[in-house]
Amino acid sequence: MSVLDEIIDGVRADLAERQARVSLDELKERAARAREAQDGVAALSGDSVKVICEVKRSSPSKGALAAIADPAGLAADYETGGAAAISVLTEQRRFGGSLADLEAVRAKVDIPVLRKDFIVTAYQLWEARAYGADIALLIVAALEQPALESLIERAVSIGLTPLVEVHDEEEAQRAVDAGARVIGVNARNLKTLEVDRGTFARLAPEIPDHIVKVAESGVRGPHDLIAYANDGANAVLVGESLVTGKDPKGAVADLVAAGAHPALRFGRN
Ligand SMILES: O=C(O)c1ccccc1NCC(=O)[C@H](O)[C@H](O)COP(=O)(O)O
Repeated sequence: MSVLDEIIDGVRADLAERQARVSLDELKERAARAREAQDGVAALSGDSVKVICEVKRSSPSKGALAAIADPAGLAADYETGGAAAISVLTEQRRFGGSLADLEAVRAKVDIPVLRKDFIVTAYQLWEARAYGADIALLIVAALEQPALESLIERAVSIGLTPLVEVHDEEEAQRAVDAGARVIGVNARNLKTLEVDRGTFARLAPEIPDHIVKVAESGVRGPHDLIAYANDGANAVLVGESLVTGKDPKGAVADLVAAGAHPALRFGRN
């Protein structure tokens, strides 16, 4: 069984427990009281390269990364450093996250918040909105095409911006065909868990210009952001290097500064 299949088995088991406790109607009522969703497309576009900063305690590839006792405090540091959005991993078993993390981060920051999880049902989208997310991750590899299309449509209809994640050319085409307006190219191979930063450069030309392109995984510092930017990234998603570093706020500020004029750093202008 692949790592992705294993993760999704656990996600489905945890989801069944939550569905037994909280009805869809209750979630919808909670979503109606949530802060109005912000536009993820607008937040991740523009002249500079936007930085999405992740609250990430652990991962299947690296195990424990950081204890993160105060996810909202970390998110506030990211925001002060200039982050364009916060990514909150809500998967429990392999990433140590929760909806409580999402709720706490939402209450603390003003910038858009991404629910990063393995979403396979509309119920999880309602959860995302109910707990204050503005953006929700949809992983093409985890979804058949009709499910992908229907979840994109549902996400948009309830105010969420779907960030549609791809790993290869076929998935990129599926995301485009499904109408994604924001596509994330994840450099982490879901079978081997290895990071190949060249994946973004390979797939970016397959994605039309009107779609916002996010380079996910493997950003160790400004140099990697600039390389992704020169390959066409509008935004980068950064987790591990921020949560394992000593100064997350400063590290975000360095990334944001590099993203302000990425081409100049390479002397291309
Ligand atoms: O991080 C993992 O090991 C992982 C394994 C399987 C599926 C997803 C995984 N990570 C989720 C992510 O996409 C990253 O947390 C995100 O792109 C940030 O990456 P990084 O900066 O390399 O932590």
